[in-house]
Amino acid sequence: MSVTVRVPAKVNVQLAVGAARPDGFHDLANVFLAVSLYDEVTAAPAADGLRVTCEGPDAAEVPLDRTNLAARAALALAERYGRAPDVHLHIAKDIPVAGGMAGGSADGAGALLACDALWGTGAPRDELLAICAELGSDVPFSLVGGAALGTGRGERLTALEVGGEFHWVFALAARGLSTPAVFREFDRLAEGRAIPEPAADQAVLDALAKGDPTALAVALTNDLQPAALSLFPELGDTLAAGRAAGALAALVSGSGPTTAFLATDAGAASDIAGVLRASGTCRDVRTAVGAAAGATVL
Ligand SMILES: C[C@](O)(CO)[C@H](O)COP(=O)(O)OP(=O)(O)OC[C@H]1O[C@@H](n2ccc(N)nc2=O)[C@H](O)[C@@H]1O
Ligand SMILES: Nc1ncnc2c1ncn2[C@@H]1O[C@H](COP(=O)(O)OP(=O)(O)OP(=O)(O)O)[C@@H](O)[C@H]1O
Repeated sequence: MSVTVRVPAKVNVQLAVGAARPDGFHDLANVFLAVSLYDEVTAAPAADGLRVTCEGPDAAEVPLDRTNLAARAALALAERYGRAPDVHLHIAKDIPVAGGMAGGSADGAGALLACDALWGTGAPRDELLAICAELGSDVPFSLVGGAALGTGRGERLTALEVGGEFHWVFALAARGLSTPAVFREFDRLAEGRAIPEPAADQAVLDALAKGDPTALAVALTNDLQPAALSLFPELGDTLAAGRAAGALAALVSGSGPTTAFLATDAGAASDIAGVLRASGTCRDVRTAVGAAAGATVL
């Protein structure tokens, strides 16, 4: 018997970043939208301990030791329930690695749900969410999916209404960006400036609730974008290529380096994807729609 869980990637349609806190994290107003790019995590019984395997185009870049977020999730659950973490976790990875789309977080949330079902631990939802928050700031959202406002370091979630489908194109970059490095660059660029308290933008929430891509396009913001562009200036060419191809909006996804392009509809998304693919400014191009459901047992 094994359990497979499907978990979506995310794009941040608003990412407002406050000043660095004493613990090194930053308070955020983080508007997450789950999109239809998925990893699948399968948990199968194992005789003696924890094993992680991974398949997919970026599999070589995924650690298979206990630093893998899927492994950390299984260990955290096993420890809480006083059982041995005997499990084989297999990750079918489709979400870009180190891409700013919460791929590792998706695997953490997926492994947690898969192990809970495999072991019959029956952990309450609140406890699963608490374990997710310990694993990383983005992990609770990977569990719940849909759209949500994340406050604190992004882990405290309020579900948001989404009134229609949003069509996206994602351009994958030739190399990854480290999330801590991007936050550090944000701090460096902010030196000597007063940083306002991060707050959700009502225009973003209204556009999501209406399902209105044109309204969302003018409201989208990402405070980490200047930092990501500073560390990876070539992303400016990708953003320009997507805008020229007719995207309603172009922005860096989260901490990057994946760039995200909002399209009017599925046809426009497919056209923009074609132009980006031919532009030579990215490694690969994917289309997806949001909002997508959170971690789901298949
Ligand atoms: C950029 C985003 O992806 C936007 O959704 C997230 O804020 C990052 O979430 P994540 O990858 O789950 O991040 P974590 O694993 O919690 O933290 C990794 C590192 O990112 C930085 N970090 C993360 C979240 C946050 N609110 N402030 C931070 O400064 C810290 O340096 C931290 O050590
Ligand atoms: N299951 C996993 N999949 C991918 N990377 C993982 C995983 N577990 C740990 N990692 C490590 O985490 C690093 C960041 O990977 P990840 O794909 O989660 O980045 P990300 O999508 O930019 O994250 P986020 O958007 O949440 O900031 C990788 O370089 C890798 O070393």
